[in-house]
Amino acid sequence: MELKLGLNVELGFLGMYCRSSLIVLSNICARCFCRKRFTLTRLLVILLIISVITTIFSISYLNVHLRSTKRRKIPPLPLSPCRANITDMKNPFKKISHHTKDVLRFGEKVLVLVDLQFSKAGTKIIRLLEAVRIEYKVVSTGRNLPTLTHLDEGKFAVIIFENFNAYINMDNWNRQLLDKYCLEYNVGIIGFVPSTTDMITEIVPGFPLTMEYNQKLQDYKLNRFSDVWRVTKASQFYEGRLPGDWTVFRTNHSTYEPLSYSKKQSQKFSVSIEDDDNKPVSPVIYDSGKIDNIKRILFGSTLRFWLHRLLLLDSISYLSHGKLSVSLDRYIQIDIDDIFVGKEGIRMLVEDVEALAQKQELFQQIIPGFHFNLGFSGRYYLHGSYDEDAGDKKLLEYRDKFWWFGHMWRHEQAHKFNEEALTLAMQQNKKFAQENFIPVKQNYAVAPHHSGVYPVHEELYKAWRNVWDVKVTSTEEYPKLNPSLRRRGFIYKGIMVLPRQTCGLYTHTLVLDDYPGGKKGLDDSIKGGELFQSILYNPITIFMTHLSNYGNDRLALYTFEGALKFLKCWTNFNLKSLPPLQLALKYFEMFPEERDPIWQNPCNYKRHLVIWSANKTCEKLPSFMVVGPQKTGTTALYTFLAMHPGIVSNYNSPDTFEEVQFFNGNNYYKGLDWYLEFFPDPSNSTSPIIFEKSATYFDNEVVPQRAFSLLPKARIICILLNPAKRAYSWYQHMRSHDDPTALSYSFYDVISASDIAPRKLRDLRNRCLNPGMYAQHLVRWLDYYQPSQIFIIDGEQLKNDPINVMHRVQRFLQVEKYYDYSQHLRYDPKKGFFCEVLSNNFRKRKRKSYPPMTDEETLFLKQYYHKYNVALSKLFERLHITAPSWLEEIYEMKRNELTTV
Ligand SMILES: Nc1ncnc2c1ncn2[C@@H]1O[C@H](COP(=O)(O)OS(=O)(=O)O)[C@@H](OP(=O)(O)O)[C@H]1O
Repeated sequence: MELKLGLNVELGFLGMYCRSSLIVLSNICARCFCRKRFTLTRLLVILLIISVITTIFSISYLNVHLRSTKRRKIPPLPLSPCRANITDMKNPFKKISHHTKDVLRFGEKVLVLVDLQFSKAGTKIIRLLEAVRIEYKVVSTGRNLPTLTHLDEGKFAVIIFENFNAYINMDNWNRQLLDKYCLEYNVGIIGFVPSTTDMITEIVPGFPLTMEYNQKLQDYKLNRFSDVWRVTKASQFYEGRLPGDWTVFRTNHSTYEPLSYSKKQSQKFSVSIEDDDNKPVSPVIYDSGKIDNIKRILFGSTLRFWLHRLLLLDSISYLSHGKLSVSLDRYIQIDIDDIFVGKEGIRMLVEDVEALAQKQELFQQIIPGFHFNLGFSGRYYLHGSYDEDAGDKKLLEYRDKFWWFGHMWRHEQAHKFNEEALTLAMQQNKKFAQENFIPVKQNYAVAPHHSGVYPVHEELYKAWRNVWDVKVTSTEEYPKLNPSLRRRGFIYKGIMVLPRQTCGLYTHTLVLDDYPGGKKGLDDSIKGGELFQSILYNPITIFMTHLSNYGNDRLALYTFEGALKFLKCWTNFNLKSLPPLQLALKYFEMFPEERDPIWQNPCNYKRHLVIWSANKTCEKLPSFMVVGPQKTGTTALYTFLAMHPGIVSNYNSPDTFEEVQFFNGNNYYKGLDWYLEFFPDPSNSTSPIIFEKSATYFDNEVVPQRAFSLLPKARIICILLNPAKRAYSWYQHMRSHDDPTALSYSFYDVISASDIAPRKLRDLRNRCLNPGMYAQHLVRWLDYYQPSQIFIIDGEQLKNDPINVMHRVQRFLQVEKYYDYSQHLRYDPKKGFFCEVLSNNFRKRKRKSYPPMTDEETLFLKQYYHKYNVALSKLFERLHITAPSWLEEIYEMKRNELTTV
C-alpha cells in the first residue's frame, strides 16, 4: 500500500519552481524599470529569461498533463489466451487421480540429485518443491546415495535427477542400489537432460533411445492421450519459439510414449501428432518401464520453459502414485486496499466503478461466489476531483455488491501508535462505515503500509479484536517478503494471518506503459510467469491491489481476467472463493503445521526493522543461552555466570524462577515483546553480554529451530552429566516436588515401565529417560547451529572443578574482562558444592539427600543408555570435541574391543 505520489510531487515542485522564478523575474524587471537607462540589451535579457521560464513551464506542465492523461479511452482489451478446442479432450470425464496402492510403501519426500549443490537448474527444482510444500532431500551426484529405506518403508516417493546423464554414468554400486529401490517400491525417476554437450546425437547407453542435443524449437503441444496429466489441461497448444536450447528424444521402442511434441525451428509444418510424414520431435518422454520395470519421465530442457513447471508437478504426482499430488482446488481472494486513498488524478471514476462491478460478474462465472474485497480508510472519502468524488459515491451506491474490510481512519503505520490511539482511529473508521451503511462482516482487516502484523505490534492485534472483532488478516511480510513463494501463515492470539501475494501491480502502476516491460512484461507474468505461478503453487492466494489499479488503465481488471482465463485454458484447477474467515479456516486445515508462528530477529532484516516499534530494541536479546538439560547443574552455572561483572542474566520469572522457558511450551505464543521484557535495557547496563538459562530447552524438539530463527548468532551452552545420574536426580526432584506418580512408584518401576504400563507411568518414564539421549538432541541443535557455537560442559567437572570450567566458558564467550573465579568460589564441605564466597544470591539450597541408586537400577540404566552414549562418543569424535569424563568408559570399551581384535 505504499503510495507513490510522483504526479503530485511533480506538481508541487513545479508550482514552487514557477513561484520562485516569477519572484526573481519581477525583481529583475523592477530593478530595470527603476533605472533611468532602460537599454535594448536589458530588454532582450528580460525577454530571454521570460522565454526560458515559459519553455521550462510548458515542458513540465505538458509532462505532468500527459502523465495524467496517458490513460487510454478504452483500457487494454483482455487477453484471449486459449488456442485449444475445448472439445478436443480425450475424455472430459476422466478421473484425474494417480492413486494406487503402492503409495503406502514409501514416505512423502523427494530425493533430488544435483551435479553441484547450488546449480541453477537444481535450485529451480528445489524452489518449486518448496513452493508446493513438498519435502525433499538434496544430494550431490558425486557422493554415495543416502539411506533409501527406513524399516520396511521407502523414504522417497520420487527420484529427480537435475542431470539425467549423472544417472546414466552412475557407478555400478549406486546405480544398482537405486534401481533396486525403484523396482522394490515402484518408485519412478524424473531426469532433466540439459543441452550442455557439444555432441549432436547420442544413444543412451543401455536404452533404445537417442537424444538429439542443442535443438532450437518452436510450438508445443501435449500428448492428450497420456495418463500423466492431472493439473495440466492437455488440449492446449503453445505457439511461438521456446526459450533456450533443447534436447529431443527419438526411439522406436514401445516402452516410450512422447508426452509432448514440438518442431525444430527449421521445420515448416504445424505440430500435429497425426502427421506421420512430418514427424514432430518429442521434448518430454515417458518410459513406461517395459524394459526394466522402472518408470521414468525425461525432460529435454530445464524449468526455464514455464509449461515444464506444470508438467513437473504432474510427473511427480504420477510417479509417486498420487502421494505427492497438489490439490486441484485453487481459492482466490482479491483485496483492493485503500479504496478511497489516492491523490486527485489517479482515483476511480463512475465508469471505473461500473467496470469493476461488471468484471466481478464475469469473474463470478469463472470463480463461483467471487467478490472483490474492498479496504477503506474513511478519512479519504470524497477527496478527489468532482468526477472522482462521483466515483466514490458510486462505490457506496454499489456497496452491497462487494465485500468490505476496514483499515484505519487515516493511512497510517500501525506500529507507530499505542493501543488507545489505534482503537480511536479504528472506531472513527467504524463510525464512518456505520454512517455510510458499509456492510463490513468479514472479520478481516489489513494494516496500512504492511506495518504491525509481522513483526507483531501487540497493540494492533488488541485494537483489531476490540473494535472490529478481527479474526483474519494477511501480510506479505511473513516470514519474509522474498522469496514470495515461501510466504506462509501463522496464528497469533486468535488472529489468523494468511500469506498475501502481489500481482505485479502497485499504487504507481497506473497505465500499461508503467508496467516493467510494458504490455509484454505483464502478459508474460499472466501467461505462465510470476502471477500464474503464484496460483499454481498456492491452493489459497490472496492478492493485494489498490484503487489506482482499477482507475486509469484498469490494469487489475486486465490482469486478473487474463490470469483467470489462462488458468482455465491450461489447468484443471477448480477456481473457488470463500469469505475470509472460512478461507482462513480452510488454510490452517490444509496446513496445520503453519499454525505456530516462528519469531525472527527484526534487526536481521531491514524491512522488518523499519516497521518495528522504535521503542523496541534487539540489543536486549541474549547473546548466549544455557539450555540444559535439567538436573545437570544449570542453576549453579547460571549463578556463576551472573557473578561475572561483564555478564547479565535474564530477570526472574514469577512462575519459573531463574528460567524464562520461552522457546518451549506456551510462553512462545506470548510473543517476542513478552520475551524481551525479561532482559534489561542495554542502555542501563554496563555490559552487552546478556544471557538466559532454561534447562527445558535442550531436549525439546521445536526449540533449536525456534531459537535459531530468533538468535542465529547466539552461543549455546549444554551441561552433560552421566545420563543415569541425571535421570535419578530428576526422579528425586519430582518426588521432592510431590509429583503423585513419582511418589507412587519406585525409581526402578519408572525406568523399567513397559509400553503397556499405565499412561501416567509411561509419561513419567519418558520425561525421566528421554533427555539423557544426548546425541539425538545435540544433532537437532547442530541442524541449526554451527559446532563452533555450541559449548559442552562436563557436569562432573562443573561440580568438582568449577574454576577451570568458568575459565573455559569465558574463553568460549570471548568476554572482554576476565573474571578470576578462584577468588570468588569456595568449596563448601557442608553442601558438597562450590559456592560463591559470601554468597547472597546463590539460592540457599541444601544438597538434597537421597539414597544412592541400587545396583539393579545402575545396571539397568547402564545398559539402557549404552547405545546413546556410543552415538554421543561418535558425535564428539566427528566434531573433535573432548568427551566428558563419564564417557571414558565407552572409549575404554572401544579400546578393549580393538585390542581383542
Ligand atoms: N555448585 C554446584 N556445582 C555443580 N552442580 C551443582 C552445584 N549445586 C548443585 N548442583 C547440582 O545440580 C543439580 C541441580 O541441577 P539444575 O540446577 O540443573 O536443576 S534444575 O533443572 O534447574 O532443576 C543438583 O542435583 P541434585 O543434588 O540431585 O538435586 C546438584 O547435584
